[in-house]
Amino acid sequence: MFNKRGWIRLPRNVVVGHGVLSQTAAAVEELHLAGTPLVVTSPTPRKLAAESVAEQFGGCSMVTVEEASFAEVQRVIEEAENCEAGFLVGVGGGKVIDIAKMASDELGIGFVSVPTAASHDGIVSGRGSVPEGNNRHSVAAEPPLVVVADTGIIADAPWRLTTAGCADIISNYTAVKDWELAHRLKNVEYSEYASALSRMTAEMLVDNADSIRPGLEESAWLVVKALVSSGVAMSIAGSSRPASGAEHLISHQLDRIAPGTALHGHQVGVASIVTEYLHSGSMGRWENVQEALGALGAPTTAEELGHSPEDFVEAMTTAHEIRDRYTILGDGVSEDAAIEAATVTGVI
Ligand SMILES: NC(=O)C1=CN([C@@H]2O[C@H](COP(=O)(O)OP(=O)(O)OC[C@H]3O[C@@H](n4cnc5c(N)ncnc54)[C@H](OP(=O)(O)O)[C@@H]3O)[C@@H](O)[C@H]2O)C=CC1
Ligand SMILES: O=C(CO)COP(=O)(O)O
Ligand SMILES: [Zn+2]
Repeated sequence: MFNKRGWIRLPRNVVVGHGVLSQTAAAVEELHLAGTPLVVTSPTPRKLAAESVAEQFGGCSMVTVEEASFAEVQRVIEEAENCEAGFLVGVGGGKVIDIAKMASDELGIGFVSVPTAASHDGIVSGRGSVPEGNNRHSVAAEPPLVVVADTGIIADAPWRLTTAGCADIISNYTAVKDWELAHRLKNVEYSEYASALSRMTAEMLVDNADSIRPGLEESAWLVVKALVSSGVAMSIAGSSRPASGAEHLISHQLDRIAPGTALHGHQVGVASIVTEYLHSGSMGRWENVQEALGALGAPTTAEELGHSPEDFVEAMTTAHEIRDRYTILGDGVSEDAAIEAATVTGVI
């Protein structure tokens, strides 16, 4: 309801660092939001962070969600209406943040994002993604007013969630290439600022890949900052274009074909090896993407994702159908071409 064309809507307070969870109420207080919040969380983050956040707001109401679904968004809306919440605080991974973001958008109240994992750039963006029918991609939603990312908690989260966040950022390279292509071929609206910011974010992450290691709080810092920057690029663009191209389409198809098999970031990372090959052929740039993912310990093959070669090829050949978003996949990649690209790059 707040999405207005031409508006750049950004978080107001972004608080990142060790132990900053304890500053959640203070970061919110500055914004003079009316009323008490409803804290939205899921089972694991509840114990790790949400109970402490709720205490900061005087033991406010809390709702625990189990799955990313519209039924859960509806349940949160009802809970928020029952307790007359002034705003929502999402404490958890991407699922919780999305549910709280979409519920707050529907209710027309503020939203605060407290990510407990750096698994993708949706934790800071104005995009929400809850599967509905055949739709897996994100839609415009209420962006967070405040982001509180405690690097102590995020550094202790399962490492695969962090490598997924890194891979989501690395995929910005190919997303920007797809956006430029769509601009040239289809006159799609394009922002030089948003694409430069998105590309630079991916470059900074890759340049610092050596210092991104499990359990290191500096790594959590780097990844969170990159996710914030990517979210800002999407806000400037007013769409997910700077961070989502053909590699995301392929990942969304994989989510349909074999739901729950792999993390979003890991899928887009592997898919971006192939789409980089489609963009630049044998010039070796796909190898840079592959190396960057490998250096971080993220998957680089369909097998490591848990997907069969057949499913991966099917996702490649059908991905162009799911959204009105022109990319290097054009009007569709033939099965032969998909097998060739995925084989040359070692993805299948
Ligand atoms: N808005 C957007 O632009 C985008 C949204 N998405 C959406 O995001 C969701 C996926 O997000 P993702 O974060 O990968 O998945 P989840 O939110 O499901 O989190 C993954 C798992 O990690 C657990 N967890 C979270 N934080 C911690 C922690 N600190 N320590 C230990 N475990 C933890 C969760 O626990 P528990 O089971 O208790 O929740 C869950 O089991 C999907 O719904 C997807 O559609 C994906 C990409 C972009
Ligand atoms: O995941 C995203 C950006 O990293 C959002 O992209 P989609 O709009 O394709 O869901
Ligand atoms: Zn993504």
